Amino acid sequence: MTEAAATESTESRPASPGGRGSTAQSAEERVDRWFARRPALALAALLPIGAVTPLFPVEVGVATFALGTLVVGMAHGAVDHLVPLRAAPDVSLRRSIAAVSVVYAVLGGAVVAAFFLAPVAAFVGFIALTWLHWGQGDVATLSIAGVDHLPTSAERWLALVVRGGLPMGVPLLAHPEEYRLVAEWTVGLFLVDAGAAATAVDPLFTPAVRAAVGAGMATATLASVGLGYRRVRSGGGGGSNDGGGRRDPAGWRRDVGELAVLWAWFLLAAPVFAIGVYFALWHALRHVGRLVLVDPEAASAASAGDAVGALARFGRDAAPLTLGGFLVVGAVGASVPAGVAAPGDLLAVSLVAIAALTLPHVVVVAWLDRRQGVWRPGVGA
Ligand SMILES: CC1=C(/C=C/C(C)=C/C=C/C(C)=C/C=O)C(C)(C)CCC1
Ligand SMILES: [Fe+2]
Repeated sequence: MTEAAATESTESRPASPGGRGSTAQSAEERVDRWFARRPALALAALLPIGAVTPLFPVEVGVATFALGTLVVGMAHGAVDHLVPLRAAPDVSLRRSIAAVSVVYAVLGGAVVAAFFLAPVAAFVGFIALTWLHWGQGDVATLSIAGVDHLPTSAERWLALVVRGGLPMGVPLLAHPEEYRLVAEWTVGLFLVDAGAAATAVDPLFTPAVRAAVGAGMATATLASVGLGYRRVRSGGGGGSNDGGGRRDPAGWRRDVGELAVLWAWFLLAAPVFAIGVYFALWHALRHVGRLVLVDPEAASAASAGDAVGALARFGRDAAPLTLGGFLVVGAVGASVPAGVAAPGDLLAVSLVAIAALTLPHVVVVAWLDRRQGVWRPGVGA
């Protein structure tokens, strides 16, 4: 990150505990390297393995997804109850926990009810929600890294559509059979009539839907990359936040590199495996990095170069509710009408539990985004 980018990223950060000087900038740089850049390189290195996964049985993907969720996936949302406390100066621990608990109980309960009442619609809603949330996460990472090529909220929304569509849309284009299998498993938990799930999900997998998703994703990616290029090439002009000063192309290059890795990953790898690895190594880790930065103790460990210390602090905060998350998986498993008999059912149950936890998680993350000015670039919270 350049000095200009670092300054901008500091501007877009919240009025955080204790204020932030040059040490905090270096915490941001380190966190970005540990939790976003290196994992992205690791994913690129895993591409040859990803490319052969369509030859493996789907159970390999299911085990990978389970492992990723166990190791870091579940934990990334397990400090949501502390987010208001840490990102807003006027919120007490009690209020923080109370507000987040209510949001989780109401919205999580509503999601489970939706799966019972209308499983296909709930499944489609979950895909859309994940599209939004994973796109939201990546835009926040780019924003905190201070990239220069997304100076307006419209450009950030386009980046969200692209980033979220890579894990949710591209596998539908490239590997519809496995995508469909997971849809059938998930919907099938709530329809005891054998065969009903297969028929119910049919409309999602028509050639027209797949072609529309593929064409939409290709167009959105080219538009986002092209607009970003224009921004950095013109070095300002029309931007909302820097009065036409020079823009650093490094953030755009990084964005393009990440997009290339993600396109390749989701085109090549089998969907369950691909999404399992992505959830842990990409989305969850990036969010953990963001949480490290809003926790003064973890952030100071990070700025001292102590990755283990920062992670240990996060792990301590996340441990109790990570366990809570797995209890939700158990509760969903115990309550679905079709019962849990095969590895596929276990994945499906985990997805329904994750769906219930994701809707409230998105609300907490959206609140954090607002505090950090992710969607109002240049305004600075
Ligand atoms: C595994 C898998 C799928 C869905 C995964 C989803 C929707 C995961 C969501 C995880 C979230 C939201 C985590 C929290 O941040 C598809 C696309 C149905 C088909 C291919 C395999
Ligand atoms: Fe998340």
